[in-house]
Amino acid sequence: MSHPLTEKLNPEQAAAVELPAEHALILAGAGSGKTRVLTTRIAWLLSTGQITPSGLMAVTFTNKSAKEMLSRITSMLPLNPRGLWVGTFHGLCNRMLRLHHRDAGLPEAFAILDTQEQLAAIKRVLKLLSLDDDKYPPRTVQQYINGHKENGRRAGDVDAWDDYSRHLRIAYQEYEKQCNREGVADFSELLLRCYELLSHNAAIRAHYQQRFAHILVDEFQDTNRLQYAWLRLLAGEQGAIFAVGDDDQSIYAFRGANVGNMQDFQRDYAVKHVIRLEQNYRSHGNILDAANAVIANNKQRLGKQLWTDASTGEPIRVFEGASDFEESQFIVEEAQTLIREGMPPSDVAILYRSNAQSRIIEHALFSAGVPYRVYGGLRFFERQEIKHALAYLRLIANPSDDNALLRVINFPTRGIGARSVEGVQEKARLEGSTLWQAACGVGGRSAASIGKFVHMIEAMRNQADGLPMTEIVDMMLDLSGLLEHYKNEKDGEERVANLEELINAAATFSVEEDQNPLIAFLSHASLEAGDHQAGAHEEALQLMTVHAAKGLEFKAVFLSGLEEGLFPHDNSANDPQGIEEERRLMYVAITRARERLYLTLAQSRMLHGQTRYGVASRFMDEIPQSLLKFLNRGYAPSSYSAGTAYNAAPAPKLNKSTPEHGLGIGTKVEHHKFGRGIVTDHEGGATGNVQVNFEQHGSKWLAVAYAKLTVL
Ligand SMILES: Nc1ncnc2c1ncn2[C@@H]1O[C@H](COP(=O)(O)OP(=O)(O)OP(=O)(O)O)[C@@H](O)[C@H]1O
Ligand SMILES: [Mg+2]
Repeated sequence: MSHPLTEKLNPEQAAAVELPAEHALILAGAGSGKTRVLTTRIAWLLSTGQITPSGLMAVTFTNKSAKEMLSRITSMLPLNPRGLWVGTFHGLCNRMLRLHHRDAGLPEAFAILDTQEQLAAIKRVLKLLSLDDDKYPPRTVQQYINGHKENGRRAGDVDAWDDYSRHLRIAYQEYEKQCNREGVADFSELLLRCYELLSHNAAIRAHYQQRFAHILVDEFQDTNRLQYAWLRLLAGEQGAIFAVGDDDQSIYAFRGANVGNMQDFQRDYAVKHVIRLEQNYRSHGNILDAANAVIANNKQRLGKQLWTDASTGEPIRVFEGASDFEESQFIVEEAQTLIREGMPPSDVAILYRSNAQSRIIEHALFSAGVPYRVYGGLRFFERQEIKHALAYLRLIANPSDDNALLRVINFPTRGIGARSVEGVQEKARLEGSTLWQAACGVGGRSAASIGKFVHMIEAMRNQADGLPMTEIVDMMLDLSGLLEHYKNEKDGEERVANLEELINAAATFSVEEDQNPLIAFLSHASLEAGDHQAGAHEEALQLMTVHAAKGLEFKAVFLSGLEEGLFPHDNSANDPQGIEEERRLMYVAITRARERLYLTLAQSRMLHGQTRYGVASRFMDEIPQSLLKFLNRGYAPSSYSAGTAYNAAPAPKLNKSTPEHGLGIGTKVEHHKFGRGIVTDHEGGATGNVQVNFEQHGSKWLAVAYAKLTVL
């Protein structure tokens, strides 16, 4: 008899859920239920008593999908989610490092540097070493450092062969020293430090290896070398790794992710169970057909085809604006209509390829008064006033944090000039101390003003002890003079509102019992997306990059900015591998939609201060025209495909020759499930796909090798 948890699953899914405690790989396309299988397996392991909540770890990539995972588990089982080790790689490493901070060589209150802060820290190092910004652009140095860290290499492990590479290595070395002195860690450091903690410390390693009998990994295709090595250390000899993934959704190769890990995993662990799932439960037929048609253009694939039982559904809507302004106007109005018709705002997503694109959409939403939330962009916590407030909080937690100190030593202005700050920096350099230590002993003309700053921070530290988080924030805003400063500033209302929102964020934020609330809140601010634009519990429209949308699903999706140069992105345009990665990203984007998909683009767009004139994305042309509905007439002929006017009516492709399998356009066929239909398109030869317009089920793409079509 089947278990109640697996009753609603198909046989392959149920089999995966109930696999024995051995390594397993579930390799399947978008929306086929991988995450559902993973979460059901957790519930099944727990409810059948095979394991206790502390005996498992589940890991994924984004905060939103980690939350989603937790809520799926707790909806199946009454359980306190706090005790579970379910989270992102960064989140789980952070948790381990806080617990074992001494062994990891970090202060308990170590601050996490976000990308911008890391860049600022690197600039300080370059200045100290007198390395020229033009020759050693800080961003290049940042990529160099992160790239090495993501491959598990410390400065001492890096090769150098000429002056240039030697200087880069010295910069990396100095940066490591500086971070250690200040007690801060950047994102890649979290993983590397945690990996080193486990590999150097046999007792801690043994503890976790015994503890985590099951390790479950979602989105396995996007793990990089270091993450894979970390997982291997945690699993040890006994832990069973249950990995789920989809090679077609590998979208982090640019950050060192390695689809090859899937093959390595099968080999390294002699994986006996490889399960494939082929039914898509998420999307209506047209949406799935579009996704299948796009991804079929990639050459490097492990190869799989998805089908759905769902109806074809609505056509995919296309809108082309004269400008990005008009495009966002359309999106906002259309989204408002959907919401008015009863769609929950949280089931509507607006996706874009790059963060920079969100500004104009946010502006349109803001003007229309539509509540929205941005995920993955750290938007809220990136605002200037919030950064300042967080810097004070960080100094309360750890005064050695030089980045934080430099940010606020004279903000709001308190008469500490640039000269005095340089004096403190020079003193710190000579003494090999942190800026805080140097500031504490400063003499001379600036002694009074700097002394006052030092005393203020000390007072805050003393006050904060034992206070609840909201009161700490409140007290800091008051004593620092920040709130006062923005209240007096012309047009400062929004900043004041944001600072007050920070108090709300502190109020709604939940802390584990064993955590220091201030430290936990600061980690939250660095690691979690800034989802405070709308009140924490308000229903809001969802905005995010395609990367951040991975694993999620929405009833309606707007995919914006479908122009060459934006999507596919300029950086990848000349590189076939890059284009394949962009196409996988497009596949991810399309497959987020359950019922309705909008593709939008603009003929002109302001980006980085320049107007650029766009041409429709090549990916638009890869979607069969029969699936599309054009909502407006285009303005200028688009040249994304020579000879195809952008608004051309959907037309059958008549110029193709009959493929080897004989299923040429116009062939009448029958499918065991979908009945009779006519072939309307094909691609990819004998191992490729055909598009069939079925009498009962509408248009579908099918894999010739699997579809078992009978020619009538
Ligand atoms: N057997 C099933 N019966 C009904 N619905 C299902 C079944 N399996 C999965 N679903 C639903 O299909 C949707 C997609 O599932 P899920 O998110 O687990 O897919 P996925 O393979 O993880 O997708 P992605 O590759 O995008 O991460 C979810 O809404 C899920 O609840
Ligand atoms: Mg998933």
